[in-house]
Amino acid sequence: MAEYSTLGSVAVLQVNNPPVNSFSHHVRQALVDGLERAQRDPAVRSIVIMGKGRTFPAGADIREFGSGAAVKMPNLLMVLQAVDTCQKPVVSAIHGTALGGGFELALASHYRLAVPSARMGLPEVHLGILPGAGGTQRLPRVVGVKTAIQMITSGQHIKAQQALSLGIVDKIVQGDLLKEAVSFARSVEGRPVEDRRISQKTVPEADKVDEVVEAARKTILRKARGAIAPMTCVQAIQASVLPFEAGMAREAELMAFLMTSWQAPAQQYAFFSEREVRRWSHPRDKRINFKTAKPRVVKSVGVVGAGTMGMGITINLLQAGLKVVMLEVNKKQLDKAVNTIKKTLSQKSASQKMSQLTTAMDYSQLRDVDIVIEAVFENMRLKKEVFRKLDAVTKPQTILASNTSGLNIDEIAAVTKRPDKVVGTHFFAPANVMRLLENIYGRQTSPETVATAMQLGVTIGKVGVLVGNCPGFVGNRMLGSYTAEAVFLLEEGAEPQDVDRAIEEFGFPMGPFRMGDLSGTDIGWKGRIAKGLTTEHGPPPATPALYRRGNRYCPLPDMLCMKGRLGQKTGAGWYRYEPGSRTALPDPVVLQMIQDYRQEHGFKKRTISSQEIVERCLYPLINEGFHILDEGIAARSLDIDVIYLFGYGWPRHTGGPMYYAERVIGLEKLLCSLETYSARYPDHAHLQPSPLLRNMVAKGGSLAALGTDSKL
Ligand SMILES: CC(C)(COP(=O)(O)OP(=O)(O)OC[C@H]1O[C@@H](n2cnc3c(N)ncnc32)[C@H](O)[C@@H]1OP(=O)(O)O)[C@@H](O)C(=O)NCCC(=O)NCCSC(=O)C[C@@H](O)CCCCCCCCCCCCC(=O)O
Repeated sequence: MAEYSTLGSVAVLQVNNPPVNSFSHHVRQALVDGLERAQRDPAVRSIVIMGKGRTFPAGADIREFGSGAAVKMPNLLMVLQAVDTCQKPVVSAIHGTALGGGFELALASHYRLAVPSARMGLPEVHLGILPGAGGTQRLPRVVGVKTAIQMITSGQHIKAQQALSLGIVDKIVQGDLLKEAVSFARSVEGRPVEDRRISQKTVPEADKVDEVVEAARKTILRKARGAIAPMTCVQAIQASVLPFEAGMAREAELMAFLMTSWQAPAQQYAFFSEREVRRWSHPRDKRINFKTAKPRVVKSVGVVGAGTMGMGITINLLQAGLKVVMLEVNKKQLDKAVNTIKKTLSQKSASQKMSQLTTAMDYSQLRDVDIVIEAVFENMRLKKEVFRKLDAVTKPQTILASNTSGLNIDEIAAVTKRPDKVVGTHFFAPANVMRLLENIYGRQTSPETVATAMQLGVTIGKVGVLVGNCPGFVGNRMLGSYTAEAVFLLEEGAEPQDVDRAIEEFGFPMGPFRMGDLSGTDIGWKGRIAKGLTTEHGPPPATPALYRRGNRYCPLPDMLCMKGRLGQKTGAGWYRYEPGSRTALPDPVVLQMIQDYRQEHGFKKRTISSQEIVERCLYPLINEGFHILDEGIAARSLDIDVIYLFGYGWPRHTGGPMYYAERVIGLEKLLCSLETYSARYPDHAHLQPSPLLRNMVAKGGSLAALGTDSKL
């Protein structure tokens, strides 16, 4: 609702709809009623609109989209029209986050005040829509088309001070916002509102708009990678040079186009899923549930290993204000890490944050920390050795976490006397940047340990997803079939750049081969050597070249590594790189290697379409997701989607692999394609449709219904 009160001649409308004061139907109704009441009351000479509690309205109520409630009268456009055309001055007083429709309400008001900590912006593009309550028409009238395009297509929030410099807010007020707003409103009483109405202004430098749009188009299309909202936002902004009503009509037309696209619901699903993962649970053990399991307090963290991962994790922990003891047995590596950490932490707070960091070369210095995150090489023997030491030196309550990307948590836990306090915390590189934290419970991990790992994720600003223990967990296990199929495509005729192009056109920031070069082709190679699938000198003795343990195997990646082509770090991998450059250039050497390989093994080169590349790479990945759900390794399909959105660059506008499978491809079509491919390649095990997928197609039912806690 919006609470109505008067303070002398000022009517105050306070939106009260926790948690973020979004414009649910009852709020819109109350605002329209309040404005009418204030207009009618001769004693009222000005109006203040603000939010109660933590924020100014953060926009339309996204949960209403698609339910019919968003279009129920009065809709948001009508509320804002009532504000704009109100004959008494309307002042929006902003604190917290004025976002989307909330910011549009402020722009429809005659005056805007903000507290210094306020932030504002139009993040609709992240929901697959545009600011459809006049945002694309009013903002360019204030800041110009170029800045409006930048703000709207990025969805970024700006701070109050920046909003002041851009002429968006009229004043920044310190102290009590209500008091300040009322006093400001009084000061403008009786002044004509006509020249304060942004809708009546014209866009600055209107004659240059087409030029500005043209200049922005290429960058926006490249960054959008298949998402339709960003460029549609630009089209709406372009219409701001028209008279206001005509521009609004164009905005409405484009909003309807986006709202009815398949991408908007996918992005809104992604928005809610990102938040839903906080309501974690174990699919079978009822004790492991966010409602009942209580975290331990974590004030200090030990990090073992000062390599790339350990360093990134340490930066992340320090940025969140935690005390860190970083242990590294190699002094040179330790010093290097400390220097990098210092450089990475922002200048402003570096010295304060660095004072929270202690370095150590002796395990005994970890004795008092609340949790240790082990980040040594991905090698079971080494990890066991580290965990034995940690178990011996740390206090009994200390939680021991492994930043493994796929090793068996139970096997690691088994070398300790506290398996209930052992948990997996899989960070993604660069650990101080990537938001995903895949937390893994083992057979004996206690509810308290799980809750502590999940809470630590929140503290350090991660999107934490809880999963069960299996080789590769959720993310890397699914990725296995994707990368395997990508190299099988090379055998049949595709070149690395064909595969990468198709996957990047689908929306990934990088295809599998560019990705491999970036992270280092030797990472997978070392893993395969450790598993005995290959050796540093070629296949293990008496092993068929194209099979391992009965499964199809493509040795091309091993051959690449044997040539010393380890990716960007060696200037050559699947591609070649000019010195100092990260641009992947097709390399005749690699193409020849693939060609010779095809000849040697009797593969006949054929042309492979982008559609086949996308299906062959992504369908088995999704299929693995069904196996994972079936086994209860992920509790809900949304957990898998969030892992892929935040850890693997899966394009957000498609909602994530499982959402995409169900709502975009369709389960029946997915099954049919997998059946076709598995008939063609009977020895590619990952193409065999999962029993769960078959079952769902046969019996019906939705992925969301498989989960327990989903509200979506
Ligand atoms: C605000 C935040 C920055 C706060 O962050 P914080 O981390 O503090 O908190 P959380 O993110 O965890 O959020 C807490 C809680 O609140 C829920 N929530 C947040 N925002 C919304 C919201 N806008 N609506 C509903 N629920 C919201 C969140 O899910 C959490 O819930 P939980 O249960 O998990 O605790 C941050 O939350 C944030 O960034 N929020 C999103 C801000 C945003 O994107 N705003 C834009 C919204 S879209 C909009 O405003 C559109 C307008 O431009 C135009 C509308 C025009 C309408 C015109 C007429 C209708 C035509 C449409 C036709 C529709 C078709 C049809 O319906 O059939």
